Amino acid sequence: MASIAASHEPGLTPCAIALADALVPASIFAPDRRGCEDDAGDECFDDGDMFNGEPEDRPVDFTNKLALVSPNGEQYYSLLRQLRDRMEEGCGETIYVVGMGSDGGDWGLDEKDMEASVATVRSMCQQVDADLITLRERNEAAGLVRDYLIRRRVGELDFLEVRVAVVGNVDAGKSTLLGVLTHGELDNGRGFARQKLFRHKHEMESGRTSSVGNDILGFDQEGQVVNKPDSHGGSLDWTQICEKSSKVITFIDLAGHEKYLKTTVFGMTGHLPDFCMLMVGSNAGIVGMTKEHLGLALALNVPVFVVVTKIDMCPANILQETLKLLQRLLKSPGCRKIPVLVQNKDDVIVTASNFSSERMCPIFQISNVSGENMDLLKMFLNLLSSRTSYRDDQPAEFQIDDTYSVPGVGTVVSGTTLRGLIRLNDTMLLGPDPLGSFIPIAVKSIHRKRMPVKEVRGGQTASFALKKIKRSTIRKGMVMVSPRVCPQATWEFEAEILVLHHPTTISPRYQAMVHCGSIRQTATILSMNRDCLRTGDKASVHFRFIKTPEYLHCDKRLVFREGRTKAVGTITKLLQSTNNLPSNSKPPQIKMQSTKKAPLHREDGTTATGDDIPTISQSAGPNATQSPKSGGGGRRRGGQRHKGKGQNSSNSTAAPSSSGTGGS
Ligand SMILES: Nc1nc2c(ncn2[C@@H]2O[C@H](COP(=O)(O)OP(=O)(O)OP(=O)(O)O)[C@@H](O)[C@H]2O)c(=O)[nH]1
Repeated sequence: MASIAASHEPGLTPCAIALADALVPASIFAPDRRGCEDDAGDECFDDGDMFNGEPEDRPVDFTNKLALVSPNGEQYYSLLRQLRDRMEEGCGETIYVVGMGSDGGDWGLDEKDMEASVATVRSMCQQVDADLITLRERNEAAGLVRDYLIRRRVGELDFLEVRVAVVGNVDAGKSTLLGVLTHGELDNGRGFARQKLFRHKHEMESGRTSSVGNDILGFDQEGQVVNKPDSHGGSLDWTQICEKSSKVITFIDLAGHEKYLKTTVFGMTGHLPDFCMLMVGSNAGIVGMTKEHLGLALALNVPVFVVVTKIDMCPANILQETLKLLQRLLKSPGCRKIPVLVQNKDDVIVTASNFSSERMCPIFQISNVSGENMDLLKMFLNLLSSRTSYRDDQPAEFQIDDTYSVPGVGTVVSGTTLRGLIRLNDTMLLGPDPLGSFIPIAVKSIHRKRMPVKEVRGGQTASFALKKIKRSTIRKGMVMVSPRVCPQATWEFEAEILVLHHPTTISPRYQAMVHCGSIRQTATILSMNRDCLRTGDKASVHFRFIKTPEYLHCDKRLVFREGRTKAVGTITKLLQSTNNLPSNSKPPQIKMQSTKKAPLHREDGTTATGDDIPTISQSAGPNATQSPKSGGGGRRRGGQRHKGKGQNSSNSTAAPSSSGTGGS
């Protein structure tokens, strides 16, 4: 049978639950032999569609392992439709298993049937313009079973995009792992690999990440890494990586230190990660911000996988202790995850196929120094599918998470396309401004991962050069939407919130920072359906932004925090929309910043991460000068600037003492 592994819900199999008392082997997530439920199994035949106009009387049995051997016209059409649906669900790819039915029969096909089945799958791949990539072949009781990756073919300027937020306590090895993955060179245990990523002077000195960094890892059709660092400076040519890749993983490298928590929260909410990679140093264990970061991912419904590092230097008993504590944490009532140890390629395929279920939590044990299990992690990353599906016919929405001034280009905004399609020269509505208005704006160039493109779609990050607009009038949290949206800005909204932690009680007039998408603004609690709130309480709360109205949607997740106080929730109602600024509110102000400063200068005073930023050579013609690169030979990460003025109170910009030594 053509079983599509991704269709099985791992968290619900009784076998899985019984085994959840221990770190379970990934194999328990393989589809149940006895089960007959294939969620696509009841594909309809009731719409009267016929293949080649010939009526057919035998519907395809998706649970039968022989379904692909010699399907008739209508059966083929149904299989094709099922494949299309799966590809759409997986944003252009799916894992397809041949020879494994769930109809009670023994798994496996003889060679002849396997050949015939594969020919059918190959022909379907042609129909959907996809590649068929063999993942594994194994012998089961009745013969062969093969797992394939079916991935949509992409043009030279296109690639599938998956965003992975990298979190974990200081020194867990986040930057080191990203250095090893993206530059292909192992670490020396003393910070060698991470040097390739640090861009801020103070980061070089202290070894600590302070900003949201972006690093990319490209995979070709065969699942091989395409990153080829420059042999001199070690920098990576993003355009080259994207051109050679069928899939690009963007790592959102978030700070581990508590003082950068605000940046970490912004990275998790504003950069829309598909998945979260929680890093744990095996020797240090579950310490510091580990639980905080895990809680954040859970609150935002981002599926988490764990990477336990430094296994080369960790005594076996300490490693076991760390794994035990990790397992206990993941299974605790607050998490309700099923921890699964990934130990071989079979485990990778099974966990990757079932990962989007959110309940499973794969655990990798790796060494950045010896490279142990790095191949498993890479294979897993290549098999992850984006969770943001898009439809071109939806009106476009783009959320801004950064702004830049690029000499010779002008104002550039970067962020994520939430839905729809944005094309070069489209006119979008940019806003809301402090009065809640949106202004028409023309898109004069588009970059995806620093590569000029003609369009971007939902789920893709991009940057746009905008015509006739000053950077100082744009702030993070603003959006660009299609005029079809008729956007409205909102001062007040209602949300269902859960208080994760507060030392005392929260009552009306309490103020804290609301993070919602790339919006980051203080809001006041005007009222709620309880007198006060303590840790663990749930309530419906009426909020009001203190500075400017924002563009919000119902059902969006938010994080509400101030110091150690943290609440999470979902917006349920938009209450006061503009343009009716309440009479008692002061006219909101936006900080004006010089646009004549350094090149690639950001809204918050830092220099650009360079993700998606049009380079002058690409965008401004031959007379333009290249923006200076920050030290270390690359443009991936933003140069953190010490602020002259006490503006914006952003933790992310608080530069640590340059004498700090943490991290090595
Ligand atoms: N022996 C060994 N050392 C490692 C491994 N991974 C990282 N290290 C070392 O651990 C130290 C900390 O690694 P980082 O990558 O800076 O840790 P981080 O999690 O990025 O820290 P922040 O950026 O501050 O959040 C460095 O000296 C690395 O060389 C590993 O697998 N084995």
